[in-house]
Amino acid sequence: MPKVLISDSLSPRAVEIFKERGIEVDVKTGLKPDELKAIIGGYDGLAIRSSTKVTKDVLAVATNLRVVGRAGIGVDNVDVPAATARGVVVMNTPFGNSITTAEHAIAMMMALARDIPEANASTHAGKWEKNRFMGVELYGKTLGVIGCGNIGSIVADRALGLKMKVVAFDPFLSPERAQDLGVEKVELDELLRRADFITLHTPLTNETRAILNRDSLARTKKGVRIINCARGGLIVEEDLKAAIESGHVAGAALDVFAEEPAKQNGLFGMERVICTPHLGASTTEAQENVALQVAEQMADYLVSGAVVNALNMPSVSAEDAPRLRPYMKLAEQLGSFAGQITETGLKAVTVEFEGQVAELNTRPLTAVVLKGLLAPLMESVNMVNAPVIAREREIKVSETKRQDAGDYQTLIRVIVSTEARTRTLAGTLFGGDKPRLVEIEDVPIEAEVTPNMLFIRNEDKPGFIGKLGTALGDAGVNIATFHLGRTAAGETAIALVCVDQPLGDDLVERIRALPSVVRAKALTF
Ligand SMILES: NC(=O)C1=CN([C@@H]2O[C@H](COP(=O)(O)OP(=O)(O)OC[C@H]3O[C@@H](n4cnc5c(N)ncnc54)[C@H](O)[C@@H]3O)[C@@H](O)[C@H]2O)C=CC1
Ligand SMILES: O=C(O)CCC(=O)C(=O)O
Repeated sequence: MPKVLISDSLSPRAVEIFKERGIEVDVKTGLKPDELKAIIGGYDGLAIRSSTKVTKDVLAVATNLRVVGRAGIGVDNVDVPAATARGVVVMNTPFGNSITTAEHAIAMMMALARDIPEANASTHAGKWEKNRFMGVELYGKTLGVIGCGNIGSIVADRALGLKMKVVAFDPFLSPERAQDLGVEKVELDELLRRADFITLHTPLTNETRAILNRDSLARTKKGVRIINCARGGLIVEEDLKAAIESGHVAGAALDVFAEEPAKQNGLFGMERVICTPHLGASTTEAQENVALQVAEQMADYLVSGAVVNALNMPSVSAEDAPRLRPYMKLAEQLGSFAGQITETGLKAVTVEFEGQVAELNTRPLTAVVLKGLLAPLMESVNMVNAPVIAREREIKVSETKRQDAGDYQTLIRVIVSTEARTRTLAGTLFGGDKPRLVEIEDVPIEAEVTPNMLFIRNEDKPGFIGKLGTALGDAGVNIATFHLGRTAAGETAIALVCVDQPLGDDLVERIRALPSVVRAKALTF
């Protein structure tokens, strides 16, 4: 039974869902890094929010971990490349808390415009300082949205409802989408120059880190107010502090901080700064949404192999997962076979899907082909990191699909190009779920892949099979099945022999020395 650890506070709905799906679940929040490292080895899944840091060190000891589920959006607390390298799927729950976070940004903007927190504290203190607080209207003002994705676009929509003008900077926002949203797409400089309020809604990346710094803040309109409900690292906090102190920036409302939990911060205690402790996603509705969604997604993956909202793996729907399973096996066998008979640098891999398989989501199958292909050549490769490794090694990967069936109702063909040559292997499913090889290096053959095999390429000449049988028999190797194929009489032939035990190097060498043998290789699966 798979086991999941919930290490941040999640709605109890998550626990219920895991249990309903037959998954054992422990809830242990507030763990220190060493405490997490001491227990993580016992879990298949880890469900988190933003507090748990899933570092390389944690992942290194998470020997059974298959999935990290982030009940929320930002995964900057997860070392995704390290997870990918270890074959751990990282999934998040986009959308579940978007409305809530957008509403928090709007609430922060309004609070900032009318000094609500200060006025509230003063009134509670019995001061009745009616003349101290003078706000600004939002009506007719320009809101600059940096990052106009799910949350940014909801913020824009709400701001338009407040009769603000919205300008957005987002390199990935298409002009059509901007038009649909009713926002004006502008460059960052123009946004900085024109906006009365600036709200940030990008992920924290190398490009967005410190996007508001001394230099960019100096280019903003005097009296601008800044809202950050995305990630602390987007703003250089000391530069913001200086800009507020100089009076250039009229105020800031911050839900997120460069270092969290933020118990101390240079911006704390400033009159024109409103702070909340990363509450953007904290509503009952959003927390129900993300807890339910993350538990469902993780359970689907652990129980059936379905993959949804993964950041480091192609999606597999719950419907597709059982249909893909036998093809996964076939794809891995084809990849592994190709990998074992490839001796020089890989240049390109094409995976062709023909007939029934072409109707499925084939990206996971290509990932598995790559895993099989690369596994004989390197350690620790899995279907999560194989596409990344292929990209890093500049192996060109492509897929083609043809829904019309050829000789087989369903067929996967793997074409591998190296510096020296191009090889083709193809396989099908017999009876809907039994993988079979049907073509090797252009030679038709029909064989089941078994744990120990001998692959031989030879000239099609009389007497060869007898000599091969004798060599194996003399070495005490029992032949389980023997498969032969050839392009035409007297031309290139292939022999695939399934044997009951691993073949020693000496024996393979002796077979290579037999007359007519062009190539002999022991394969293991
Ligand atoms: N305060 C809180 O509790 C919460 C904070 N968040 C934060 O909000 C962020 C945004 O969330 P979503 O809108 O759901 O993400 P999203 O992925 O839908 O939108 C992000 C947008 O930023 C844009 N972007 C990326 N790089 C950019 C760049 N260099 N300059 C300008 N725009 C850029 C993208 O094109 C995309 O449109 C998350 O990454 C997360 O860090 C999310 C939920 C709750
Ligand atoms: O889980 C939380 O409270 C934070 C949410 C968040 O920052 C996110 O979803 O990116």
